[in-house]
Amino acid sequence: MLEARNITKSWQNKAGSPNLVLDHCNLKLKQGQSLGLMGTSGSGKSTLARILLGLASPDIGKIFFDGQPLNSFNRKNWLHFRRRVQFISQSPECFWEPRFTVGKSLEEVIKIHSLCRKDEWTIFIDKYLYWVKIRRQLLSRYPHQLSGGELQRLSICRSLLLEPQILILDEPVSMLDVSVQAQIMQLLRKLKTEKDMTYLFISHDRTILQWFCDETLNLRQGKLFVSE
Ligand SMILES: Nc1ncnc2c1ncn2[C@@H]1O[C@H](COP(=O)(O)OP(=O)(O)OP(=O)(O)O)[C@@H](O)[C@H]1O
Repeated sequence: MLEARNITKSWQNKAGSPNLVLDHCNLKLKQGQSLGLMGTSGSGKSTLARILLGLASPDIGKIFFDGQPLNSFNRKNWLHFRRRVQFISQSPECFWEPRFTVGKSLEEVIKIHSLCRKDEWTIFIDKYLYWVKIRRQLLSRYPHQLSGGELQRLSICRSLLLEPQILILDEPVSMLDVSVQAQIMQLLRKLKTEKDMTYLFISHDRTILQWFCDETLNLRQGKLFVSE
């Protein structure tokens, strides 16, 4: 499905010299798998996620989606990829338009991707609200009027509208309190079993990764190792 081959990436540090973050990294995300990615702060986890999502370019190496390299994608391929591979971050508030109610933002996604007819919007959204256990009344609120847990559920809901195959989750529960963390983790687990979702789950929390993932990779000094 999604594969990173030989990915090498340096960022420039403040002095202008290269800081090697990823050093010939390989990973393969298979259908239905939950792959964990751990590493200390600054080890390059988010950089790898951004490269997998096509949001940053590697210096060396390629990302393949269903066998096709991202750097050969045309507009249609990108549109398909953006629907199939969704990203959930640790700061959901950054991914919502602050001037729109969350309901309007969800409708925008439906409009942009022509997911259903206008007279079907309500029923379409309700189907996914049910999955994430959010009441319709909350849709009239603005992002800042929702709790972190509610907004993260709505971020998952917004991704689900597109029926993705892969969710790349970058520390999705690290900003939430423990009881809300547990609810979101249960929701993600339910999606895995009932929708056969594939995950790349980035976290520094070994316990969460052991509970959630089939396999975990550890990023250390730019290299990926299979974690015990
Ligand atoms: N756009 C950028 N420009 C320059 N340096 C960057 C850029 N993005 C990341 N870096 C640097 O690359 C290194 C890896 O950062 P990255 O955010 O990928 O690590 P991380 O493992 O996700 O960290 P954390 O767990 O703290 O989120 C850090 O030293 C960071 O400062």
